[in-house]
Amino acid sequence: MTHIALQQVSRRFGAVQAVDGVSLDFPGGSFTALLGPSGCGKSTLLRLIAGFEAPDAGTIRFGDQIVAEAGRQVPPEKRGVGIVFQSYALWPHMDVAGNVAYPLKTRGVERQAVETRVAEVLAIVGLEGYGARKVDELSGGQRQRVALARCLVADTGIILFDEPLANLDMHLRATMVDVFREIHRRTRATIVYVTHDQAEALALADRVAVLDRGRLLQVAHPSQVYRSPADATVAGFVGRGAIVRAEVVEPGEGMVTVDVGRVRFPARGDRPANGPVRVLLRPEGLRPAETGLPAVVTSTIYRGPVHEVRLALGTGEEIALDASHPPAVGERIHVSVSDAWIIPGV
Ligand SMILES: Nc1ncnc2c1ncn2[C@@H]1O[C@H](COP(=O)(O)OP(=O)(O)OP(=O)(O)O)[C@@H](O)[C@H]1O
Repeated sequence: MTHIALQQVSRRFGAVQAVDGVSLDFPGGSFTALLGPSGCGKSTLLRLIAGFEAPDAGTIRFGDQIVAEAGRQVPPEKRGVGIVFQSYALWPHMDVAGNVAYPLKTRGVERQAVETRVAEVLAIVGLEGYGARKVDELSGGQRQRVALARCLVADTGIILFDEPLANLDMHLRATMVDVFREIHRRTRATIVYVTHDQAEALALADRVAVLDRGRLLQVAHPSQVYRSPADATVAGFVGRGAIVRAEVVEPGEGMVTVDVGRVRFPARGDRPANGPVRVLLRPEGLRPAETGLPAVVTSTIYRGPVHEVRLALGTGEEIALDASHPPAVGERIHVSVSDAWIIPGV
């Protein structure tokens, strides 16, 4: 359980500011997903924590120890960090047990202890009895489990994952979610998990940190990032939903009343005064009703088990809701709003 603290960390590559003044705490034993579009700086941030990159500015601490600051770096092998990459980086000529045991053997751990520990971690990743198998006889999912086991065997207080499921198909990715949960439960390590897959981030982590162009936009519990995104970029990146213009007509703290085309509904958020805002409308907060926002059905898509119904408002803005029986394209309906979130800022 090692607390990681990043303070104003920056890293530039030529003209690209890959990480831009990021301050972020990873409490001991937390499971944080670093989420963001390709090129937002997720991997660079992970590599800075691992020690493969040095910050141009800022400080990285593990507990009380400074592991990186401008001009001073603790090398990766001295940081006590386990890492699993997208490419499994296994030794093809060794069997599974040999690969998993490798970090212990290099430390001179005695044979019986190695065998016991290898069997233990193979069980955690669901590969009991696979020790004598050759790595090149294994599927992609099994190879990634071997890489996880090799990382676990060293029993580090910090584990870093860089898109570990990116090479696996959708079905396998889903089954691996349980393996990661089990790893977290058993080790209580501080886990940092890089992904560009928002569903994976929401399912796995107890905190999600959203990055864009090297900057940290929000760090919060997955449900908070989903329900109350810090800005329009986070709202657009996490989950489905539309952002529409609205007018605050009854200010408040926590809950206010907004007006969209003379239809009023409550929205979550803080607004001390009347005025223009933008509200996030997620599909599950909308449904067809007798009264509400007038809208025209522009298209429907079957998403199993529901149909996504896309609608145009009078302003030309588009919203979407899910329905088990889709209305016809061109039909005029009303939409009631049971949940809306005011995007902070303007
Ligand atoms: N060694 C490097 N040399 C030059 N530019 C780099 C280097 N590493 C990263 N970059 C640049 O820094 C930016 C952030 O890269 P990074 O790999 O951290 O992003 P990412 O969010 O992990 O993206 P992806 O999901 O595509 O891996 C990108 O513009 C990338 O091209």
